[in-house]
Amino acid sequence: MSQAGAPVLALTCGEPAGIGPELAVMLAADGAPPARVVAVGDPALLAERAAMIGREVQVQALAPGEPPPAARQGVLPVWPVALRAPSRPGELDIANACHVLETLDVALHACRSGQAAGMVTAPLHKGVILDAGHAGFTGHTEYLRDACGVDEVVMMLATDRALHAREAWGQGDAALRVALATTHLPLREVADAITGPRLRRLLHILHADLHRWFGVVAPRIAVCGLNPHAGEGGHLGREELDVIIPALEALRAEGLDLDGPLPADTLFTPRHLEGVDAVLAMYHDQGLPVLKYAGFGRAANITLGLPLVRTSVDHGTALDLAGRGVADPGSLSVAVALAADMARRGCAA
Ligand SMILES: NC(=O)C1=CN([C@@H]2O[C@H](COP(=O)(O)OP(=O)(O)OC[C@H]3O[C@@H](n4cnc5c(N)ncnc54)[C@H](O)[C@@H]3O)[C@@H](O)[C@H]2O)C=CC1
Ligand SMILES: NCC(=O)COP(=O)(O)O
Repeated sequence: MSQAGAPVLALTCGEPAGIGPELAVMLAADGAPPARVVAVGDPALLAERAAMIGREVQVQALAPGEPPPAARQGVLPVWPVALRAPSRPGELDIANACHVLETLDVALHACRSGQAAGMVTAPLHKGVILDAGHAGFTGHTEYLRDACGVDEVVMMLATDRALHAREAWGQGDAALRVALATTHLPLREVADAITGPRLRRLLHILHADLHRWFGVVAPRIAVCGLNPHAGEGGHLGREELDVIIPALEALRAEGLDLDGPLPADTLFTPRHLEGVDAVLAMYHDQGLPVLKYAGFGRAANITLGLPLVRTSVDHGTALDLAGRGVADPGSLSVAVALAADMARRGCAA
């Protein structure tokens, strides 16, 4: 596809004290991305971080909604959103929480109005947004769900081997897609959040979007149990018997191809993953450590169930690395490439 026809992607720069702004700079400095990427953030901050990490980038402030030019190495177009307070790497400031949320709103508006074909998000810091008074904020995923007025979305992370692949699992090392039944809530609350209706909604979305975005014609999904040994027949917890198995049986009756609930410790082994297109893990740290072991820095996060394209990185704000130019931009490149691919598929649909 010529650059003139390449999709426009809005890249929100995330927490200004984190690595997001410098990753945006690296993306522009290190080569022309496979899309016309427009950063959404503060142009002065981006220019400052470029100088700080020693990257030659021309930060080009556009008018709100102005179409970006063809992607060019060394040029970073920006839809400006001013910082509320100066930002130093590694130092969170609640004054900038509104700035971060405004970048999301600008990107959302761009997607809805057709100015952008999708959005890619650099990491934000949930804690500082909560500390600033945005009660109930749990991340981009739920913020975008609510802003788009949909009832349910699914957070799925995938290694790069699994992102564009149409073939079944087992074709290559570390090709893994992991979706989460629950996202950001205390472990103590996880079991209560896993209900039959919720599992059915999530698995419908996962099934539909594996087809829609990844071209998987008849998705096979493996589902983790919640408890050790998937509950050991009720001796180690009853959620499998009372909630998960009935939900899976109802979905199988509708024709969904589901394995499980399987003990999570052995589900993530090559024999059990053979032919599986995605795994549904019951909670954040059941699924994501495996995914990150398989492909940290080469994976992306995708919000399924939204009426727009949204991808993100597989990591957080890395305040410890910010401003030093040492953060790995690999996941951002994967997230941009995936969003461009999804945008093209969406246009073709
Ligand atoms: N998409 C998003 O907006 C995400 C945001 N977060 C947020 O980030 C904040 C910090 O979370 P943590 O759990 O500390 O995770 P983190 O990913 O920021 O850091 C964990 C470790 O990974 C390293 N790391 C992270 N990104 C890296 C990169 N690109 N290259 C090299 N090393 C990298 C860090 O230096 C640190 O040692 C939290 O507020 C969390 O909610 C976390 C994950 C995703
Ligand atoms: N651990 C993944 C993560 O925190 C991503 O959250 P979100 O901001 O993309 O919802």
